[in-house]
Amino acid sequence: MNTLFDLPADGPAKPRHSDLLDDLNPAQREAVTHAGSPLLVVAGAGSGKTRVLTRRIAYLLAERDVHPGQIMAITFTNKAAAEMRERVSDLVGRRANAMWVSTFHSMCVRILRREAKTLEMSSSFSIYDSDDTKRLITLVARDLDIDPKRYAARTLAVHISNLKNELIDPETAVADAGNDLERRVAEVYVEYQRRLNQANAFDFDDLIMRTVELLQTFPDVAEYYRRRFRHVLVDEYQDTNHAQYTLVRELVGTEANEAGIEPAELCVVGDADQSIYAFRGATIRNIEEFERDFPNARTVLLEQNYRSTQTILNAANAVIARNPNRRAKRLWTDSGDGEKIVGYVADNEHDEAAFVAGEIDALADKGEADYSDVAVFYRTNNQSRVFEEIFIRLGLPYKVVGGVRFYERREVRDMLAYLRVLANPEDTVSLRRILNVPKRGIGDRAEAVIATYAERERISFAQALRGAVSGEVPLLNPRSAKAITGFVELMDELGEVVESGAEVADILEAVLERTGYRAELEESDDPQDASRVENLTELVTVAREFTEFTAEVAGPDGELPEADPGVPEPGSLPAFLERVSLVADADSVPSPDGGDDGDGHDAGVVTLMTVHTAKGLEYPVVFGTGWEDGIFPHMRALGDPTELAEERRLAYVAITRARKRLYVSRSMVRSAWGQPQMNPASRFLDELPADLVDWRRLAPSSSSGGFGSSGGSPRAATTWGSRGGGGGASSRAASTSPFGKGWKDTVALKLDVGDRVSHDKYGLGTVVACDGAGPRATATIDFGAAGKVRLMLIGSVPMVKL
Ligand SMILES: Nc1ncnc2c1ncn2[C@@H]1O[C@H](COP(=O)(O)OP(=O)(O)OP(=O)(O)O)[C@@H](O)[C@H]1O
Ligand SMILES: [Mg+2]
Repeated sequence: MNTLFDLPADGPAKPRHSDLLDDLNPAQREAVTHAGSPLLVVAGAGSGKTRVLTRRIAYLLAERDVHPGQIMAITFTNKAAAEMRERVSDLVGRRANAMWVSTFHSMCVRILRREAKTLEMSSSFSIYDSDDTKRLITLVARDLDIDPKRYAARTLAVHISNLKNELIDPETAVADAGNDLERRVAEVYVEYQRRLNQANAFDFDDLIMRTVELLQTFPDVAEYYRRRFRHVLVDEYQDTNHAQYTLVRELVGTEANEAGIEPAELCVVGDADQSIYAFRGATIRNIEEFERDFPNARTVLLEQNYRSTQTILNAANAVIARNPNRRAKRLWTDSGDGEKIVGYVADNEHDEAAFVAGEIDALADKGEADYSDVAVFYRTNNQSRVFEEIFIRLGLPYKVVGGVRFYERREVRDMLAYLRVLANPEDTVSLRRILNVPKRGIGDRAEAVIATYAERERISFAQALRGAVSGEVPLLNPRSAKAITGFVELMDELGEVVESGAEVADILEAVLERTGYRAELEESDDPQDASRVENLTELVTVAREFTEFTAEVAGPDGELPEADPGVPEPGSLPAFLERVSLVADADSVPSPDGGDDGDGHDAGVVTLMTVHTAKGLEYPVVFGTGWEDGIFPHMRALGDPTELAEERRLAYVAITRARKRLYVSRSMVRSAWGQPQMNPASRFLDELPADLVDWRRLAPSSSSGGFGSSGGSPRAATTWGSRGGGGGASSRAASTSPFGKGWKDTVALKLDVGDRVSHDKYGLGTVVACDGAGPRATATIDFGAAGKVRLMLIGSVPMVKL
């Protein structure tokens, strides 16, 4: 019956559609206009899946008279959600605000805030991230006398997370536990979940699992959402896990329910070859069995790629073709072969970074690319540092996405913990975090006494603290009791600031001031504390902008277009906390057009990030670095075919981000844990067809014959090994420069007495003497505890001037 709804594949049904459908190919057009039954769009990278999704929303609004409030679109990052909303606003103006475009997690938070009471939670609940989760699990495991050496908190956390992704509740986990580990995990899970409830908190996995529980247990709640959302669209469907799949199914429904509400229209897009989140339980089963899961489903395949050159696509096709059990598909483009892929074998990671920097510089000089056109990818976050060092030295503007994120810094987390306790006093993890920060005389023993008392009386930690104030807690010494009284009074005072309706930034200022947190940092001599103060200033700025931004969205009348009980009051403390809890790495990706994305800092910068974060993005120039067995593919995957297949998909994602130019590089020697380590070439390099790659350099610097040679295999260089991690700065200086003009000058570090530096091995230091000039320049540096060291300053010095 759904064929009745199908529009002709080669053209719009009504002439006025034309501007929305004009720049789509017939298959894309079919996906945009398809109506009635569930729709799956499966296609390789860059074939316009995301474009189809966005366009479909526009089409629903413009041509099918769907109200924005009936649409729920799910993307993988908040950034993608914002972009989608923006594109839709361009089409329908402020009405777009009534549409739900968000990540799975944000969507669930919204539903849970609205329905918290049904689950016997308060709508001011906290959201625990992985760090909070680990803290709470550590506490639970300690209380259950679990040996942390046998069962590390991290391991327990991973297992519990897996159970939640499979929608297994604590009771079922206990019943199903078959071995010692499973029994331990289940035992911790039960108690952990009890304490989460008590703390009025959800962890990340709960956001999904508990929403599913809500929809499955309370038919009237499910019906409300089913009535409301008549269109559900999901991007990157290959990365949904079982819990997310079930959530989608519950929202949409598979048949008319008792009240006669038909299933909502579902449209999902994905690419099984880009499934890279198996470690979070993602399963391509959800794509493979879509047609079974959703009766009458329609599948549309897209094959034409609009992103990359044929060379890049051939490389991607060749690599992914090695994966077993996949549905073969070939991407093609009519945009021509383009440039060859450039390969480079570096001496060490510093040399590799210098090569990348040199190429970027050259491309910019020649006007072939702006900095913002360029992305540098690596497998794990810790690989970013060498790039940062050289980019700083060369003055190349860049931005690292992810890594130790702003919101993971200690001082930022401390402040957020204060805010969280103010919003939700039952948030025990946050409360215990700030109990004695800054130090106020509430020691570990006092904390333990309070915890035991809370446990015994079955009251929350916050209530137990109040008990201490009124002298009800036995075994607490008077000094501690007094300190606790001071703390409770302080929090009450801050609570009044919140009650008075102060802006988040002002609440934050009050916390910084009245706790003495800022004063303590300002009085410290430690330079790290100075940067902490800066981060806190930044946090206040973030809060200020948050309020301003909310005011802007709300418009001059101060009201959001559609008041929704699921959304915390705009600009409020809970809204702010929700925003920062759900930021993902990819949210800080600089805007691709190189323009000002709002905060004014991101214009024209090179983007550095892991391949995982790059999913869904595209750049004219891409550097894939660290292609070494043990790095990429990751060490963990070397002996495991399933993991290796996942790494290969990751390589496919990396390659297919490139629009015009792709570079791949590896390093002969790389330091790991302070030790030089030789890594063989990545097997993925061998899988690139030889005729597609121009090997700019295959051999180490000791034999300059390797330069400029093309063809051949990257493995040719692995026979070299005599230098075994030695080398060092001076021998590098003698080599032929592969970087062209000015390379030596730029890589050499110019230092003066008094300069502060950071060295890979010795850490922070101060220059106490400089000698020699040119290639013989040296500096003597005082590294404090590591002593004074005299270092050569030419070549790739593993050190950066601060
Ligand atoms: N019909 C088309 N005509 C011109 N350009 C197109 C067309 N379809 C898509 N594009 C462009 O091709 C690029 C890739 O599209 P898009 O990001 O939607 O692909 P995707 O399938 O979602 O990729 P990925 O798998 O990486 O998420 C974008 O720049 C998009 O604007
Ligand atoms: Mg996409």
